Amino acid sequence: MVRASVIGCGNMGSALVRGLSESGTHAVTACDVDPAALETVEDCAETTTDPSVAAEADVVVVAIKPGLVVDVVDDLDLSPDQILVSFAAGVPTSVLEPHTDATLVRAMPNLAAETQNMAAAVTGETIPEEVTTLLGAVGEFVEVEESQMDIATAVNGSGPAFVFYLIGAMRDAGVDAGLEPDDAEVLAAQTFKGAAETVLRSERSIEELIDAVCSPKGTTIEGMEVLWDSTADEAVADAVGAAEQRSAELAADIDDD
Ligand SMILES: NC(=O)C1=CN([C@@H]2O[C@H](COP(=O)(O)OP(=O)(O)OC[C@H]3O[C@@H](n4cnc5c(N)ncnc54)[C@H](OP(=O)(O)O)[C@@H]3O)[C@@H](O)[C@H]2O)C=CC1
Ligand SMILES: O=C(O)[C@@H]1CCC=N1
Repeated sequence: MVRASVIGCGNMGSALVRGLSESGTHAVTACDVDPAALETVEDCAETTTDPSVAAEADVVVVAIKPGLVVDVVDDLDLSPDQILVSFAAGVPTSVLEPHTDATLVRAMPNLAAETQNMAAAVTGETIPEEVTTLLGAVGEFVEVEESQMDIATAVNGSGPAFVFYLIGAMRDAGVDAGLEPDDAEVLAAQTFKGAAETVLRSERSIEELIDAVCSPKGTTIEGMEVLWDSTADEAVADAVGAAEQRSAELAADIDDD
């Protein structure tokens, strides 16, 4: 079994640890400076506050804040036969490379690793099988150019927050019109889940799928006319663009340090 360690068990790292634990594909060591963070994953991993223990794994994932990652990678002192995966938003491979002897891979995961529904973007000259196996164990991944990492970060890294917002808006509309809040949340969230699954499985385009829901003279077309006449698509594009720009700024900040 591949030995993986996850350094930083906050929101993202703990989601990965839980997802890997469900998959049963890896022996996972979880490392964090915060004992409370480790407590949240103690049921699904060997836990440690000692980075030198975590550094013994075949694949070491760093899931700590972008501003801390260079120092932490320096201290890990990994060897060439190890693989280092950085989840840090806006930290280019070229910044981390001089600080490690390990094979370095930059990836942008998301919180759905916890339920093994993660969408991840990964970049690197060659992506070792150990990394594709790890990412594949908790969801789907696509390989992108490093120059595409800022936009990928916005779409799939930040994306869950944008989707949570949209689910909330759909729930609130249901509640305002008389549904119980819990019922409205289930109906809205399950509808997003089902629609996403349909897009992933169907060979039809998104436009064809919209058409399939719109019965002639029915209900959906009335709602779609409102969306098509609105600037909802622009608001989504603006949100994605703002996140993309911030990812690029993070890189510039790190370069300045
Ligand atoms: N949250 C998300 O949805 C996503 C996050 N990411 C990336 O993942 C990384 C982590 O983000 P997130 O999980 O949200 O951040 P969190 O702050 O929730 O988690 C980071 C954890 O790392 C701990 N930590 C800090 N320094 C060290 C160290 N030297 N050794 C071990 N642990 C340490 C922190 O402890 P303490 O709080 O005490 O400092 C904290 O528990 C970031 O780089 C982010 O860009 C990527 C995709 C999605
Ligand atoms: O907000 C952030 O910076 C991190 C990276 C992507 C999701 N969360």
